[in-house]
Parts: sequence; C-alpha cells; structure tokens
Amino acid sequence: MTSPNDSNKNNNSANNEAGNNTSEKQNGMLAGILERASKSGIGRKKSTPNPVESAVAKDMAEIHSNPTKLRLAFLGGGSFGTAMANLAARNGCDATLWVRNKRTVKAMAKTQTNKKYLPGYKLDDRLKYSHDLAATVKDKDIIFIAVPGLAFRETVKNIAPLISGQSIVSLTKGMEKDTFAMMSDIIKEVLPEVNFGVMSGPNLAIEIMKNMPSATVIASESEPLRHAVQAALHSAFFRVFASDDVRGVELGGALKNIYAIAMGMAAAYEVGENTKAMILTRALAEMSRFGVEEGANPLTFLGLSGVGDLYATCSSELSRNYRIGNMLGRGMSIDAAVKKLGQTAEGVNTIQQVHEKATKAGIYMPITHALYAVIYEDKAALGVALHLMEAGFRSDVEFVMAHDHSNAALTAHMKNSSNSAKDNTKDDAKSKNSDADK
Ligand SMILES: NC(=O)C1=CN([C@@H]2O[C@H](COP(=O)(O)OP(=O)(O)OC[C@H]3O[C@@H](n4cnc5c(N)ncnc54)[C@H](O)[C@@H]3O)[C@@H](O)[C@H]2O)C=CC1
Ligand SMILES: O=C(CO)COP(=O)(O)O
Repeated sequence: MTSPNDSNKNNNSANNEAGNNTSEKQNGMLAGILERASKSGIGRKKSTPNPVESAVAKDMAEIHSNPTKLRLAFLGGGSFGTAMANLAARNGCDATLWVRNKRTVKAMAKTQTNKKYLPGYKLDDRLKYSHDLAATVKDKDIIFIAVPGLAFRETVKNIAPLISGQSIVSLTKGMEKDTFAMMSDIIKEVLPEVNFGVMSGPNLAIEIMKNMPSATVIASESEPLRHAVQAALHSAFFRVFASDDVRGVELGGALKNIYAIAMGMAAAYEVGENTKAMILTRALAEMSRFGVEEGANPLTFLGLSGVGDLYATCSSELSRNYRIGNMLGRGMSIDAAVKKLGQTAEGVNTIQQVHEKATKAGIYMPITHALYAVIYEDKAALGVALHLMEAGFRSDVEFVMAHDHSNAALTAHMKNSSNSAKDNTKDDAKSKNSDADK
C-alpha cells in the first residue's frame, strides 16, 4: 500500500528541477513547524496492519460496492450517537445503538425517536436498539463511541474484554480530566492492538437530523478503516472526508469548544462583527499553535475539523458550548449554566485541561487563559477582555509563517523610541529650565 507520504515523495522528486525555488520558499515559510510535527510522529506514523485491521481490510472491495455488509455498533444514546447511528441505518448498514438505560431503549424502539435528546425527529425503521453491551459489540466491524469525554475510558474498559476483530472510532470531542489524554490516547492505552480512528467536523446533530448538507473527517492511520467509515456514513447529505492526521483532527474538535464558549460570552455583550472575526481568527491561531506542540500538522486546522467546526460552533445557538458561554456572559455561574443546559458541553472541562497544560508547557494561549480567569478565578470579563486587547505586538498567522512571533525587534524599537522621546522631553524641560534660569 502506498502511503500519502510516499506519493508526496514521488511528486516532489518529479517536480524537483522546476519547483526548486518554490519548495525552498515553502520550506522557509513553514520553517520548523512541519519538521516538529513529523518528528513527534503523532498521527502521521503508519503502523503495520494488525489482525484487527485485516477484519475490515479483507472485505474492503466488497464494502465499497455494498456498505450494507457493514455491521456497526454506536455506543451512547445522546444526540450525536443517535444521529450517526441513524445515518448508518439509513445507508442500509446493520446498525445498533447501545444506550445504558433499559427503559430508554424500550421507549426508543417503540417510538423510533430519541425523546430526550432529539425530540420530534423520526429515526430510520432499520435502526436497532440495545442496552446489552456485550451483544451490541459482538461480531461488529466497527464500534463508534459517542459518550462524553469523562465517560470514555470507562466505556473502552467495559468493551475491552469483548474486542476480537472490531475497529473503534471515537466521535467524542473531549479531553480526559486531569490526565490531558485525548480519546485516541485512551484507546491506545487500554486496547493497544486495536485499529482505531477519530471522526470530527462541523456536525451539529440537529442539522444532520434535518438533512441539512454537512461534512466531516475520519482520521485514521488505517486506510481500510477510513474507507469503511466513508462507506458507512457517506450520503448526499453527509460527506465524509479522510485524513491521516489523527492528532490534528481530534484536537480541532476538542479545542474549538473553548472558543465556542468565548463566542457565546462575547455575543452576550453584543459585540460587533469585527470583534467576532478577531476572536474566531485568533482562536484558530491558538488552536494551531497548541496543535503543533502536540504533534499535529498545523494545516489540518484549516480543514473541516479545524476552521470548519470552529465556525459552526462559534456561530450557532445549537452549540451547547456556545450556549454555556452565553449564559456565563449574562451573569450565570458555571455550575448554574451547566445544570440549566442538561447536556454535554465538553468545553467546560477542556478549558481547564488546556489552561493547565499550556501554562506548564509555556504555550501562548491568551484566549484560553482569559476564559479560565473569568470562569474559574471569578475575574471581571470586561477587565480581562481589555487586558487581552492591550497585549503586546504579535504577528499574524505565525503558526504557519516563520516569524519572530514575539516581535522582539519591533517591541525593542518602540521601547527605545518611547525612551528617547522621554529623554527628549527631559532635555527640552532641562533646556527650558536653563533658559528660565538665564
Ligand atoms: N451533539 C452534537 O452536535 C455533537 C456532539 N459531539 C460529541 O459527541 C459526544 C457526545 O455528545 P452528545 O451525544 O451530544 O451528548 P449528549 O449530552 O446529547 O448525550 C450524552 C449521552 O451519553 C450518555 N452517557 C453519559 N455517561 C455515560 C456512561 N458512563 N456510559 C454510557 N453512556 C453515558 C448519556 O446517557 C447520554 O445518552 C461529545 O463528546 C460531543 O462533543 C460531536 C459532534 C456533534
Ligand atoms: O461539536 C459540535 C458540532 O460540530 C457540537 O457542538 P456542541 O457540543 O457545542 O453542541
């Protein structure tokens, strides 16, 4: 199998002569960043297919022409697990949705709706429901997990003894509390032999239920798994794109929740479009900067799972994170806002994890730190926002362009000019005094 890296190498050598100047220029522009991303190897390394991968791989050609062969489990009966299971069932796959509560399962099977999380939306007749985890997971090709980040490890541990040849795909956009583990880290830790992927993108569940055209990204090192997920979920309403940057795609989905909270809060203050554009764009810079430190490819943040999801969640009241921010902006405490929402808002925990990690690692994340100060240190939002605006000179798009991002030279120059202006003023004053003395 040829990896995307191999084909890049071939293209590069074919274009070597003609493209020398351009490629030097690009190397200069991306100086160090791509190198750091590839050195850390996260999300870029191609592992040798393991026995689990071969379960999907061996049927790949058939799956492509006939996705109905796929047997899929969806764990987590909230809005997203239900929406994705429904898409798969509608595509004709053998799809089972596992929900932990027996009574809820009975009600869903009877009414073919998810009354609590997606009220009023009829689910496909072919979707099956179960509260029996072992029966749901057994003999499946792919297990999609859509439980909140805080319940992810427990869920993976519960299915671990049931895994024989299944692949796992995380749909969760969270981070584990205190460990800073992403969901793919948890899968690797608990089930090191298992073939896995993560799916993330601008996918507000209710819009998907309304058949509003949407797109997402499946990221995995395994090409067969990427294809199988595309075959399972792709439709005229829902496009599934592929990536091999697991870390970048997963971080995009988790980090954007922080900024959806910031934007919801800003909206409560009735900020203008310029302000929203500034927050969104500087959020993207922060996400990419953090991503690079974590071994992601910064260019992934320009895709659906980065800027795409950032835009969707920062602009919509359908986003639970946005709604939390809005309630905070209207003066509610974080505990009261979470209680009122009554659904998952991953950003509440992600702010804490990223604040802590960025502080320890010295990663410049001013918006995240500012939000943390407002939410968890009870600082006044307007004062914190003013402080952000008064921060020193920075460069634009410094996460992909090689800049001196502290702008040290310019800052020093400004300092010198202001010092010499002060000296001149002193000199003027001195000479005025001495004139007066005369
Ligand atoms: N709702 C959306 O539009 C999207 C959500 N996501 C992500 O999907 C994940 C799940 O979110 P939603 O479905 O929206 O959440 P939700 O708040 O709608 O539902 C969460 C579901 O998880 C279940 N659950 C909680 N703890 C559990 C445990 N220990 N074991 C088993 N089930 C448990 C709850 O009973 C509930 O059914 C989150 O990480 C979210 O960021 C991703 C894309 C879109
Ligand atoms: O991730 C989402 C859309 O892509 C859903 O966002 P919320 O979790 O903020 O509702």
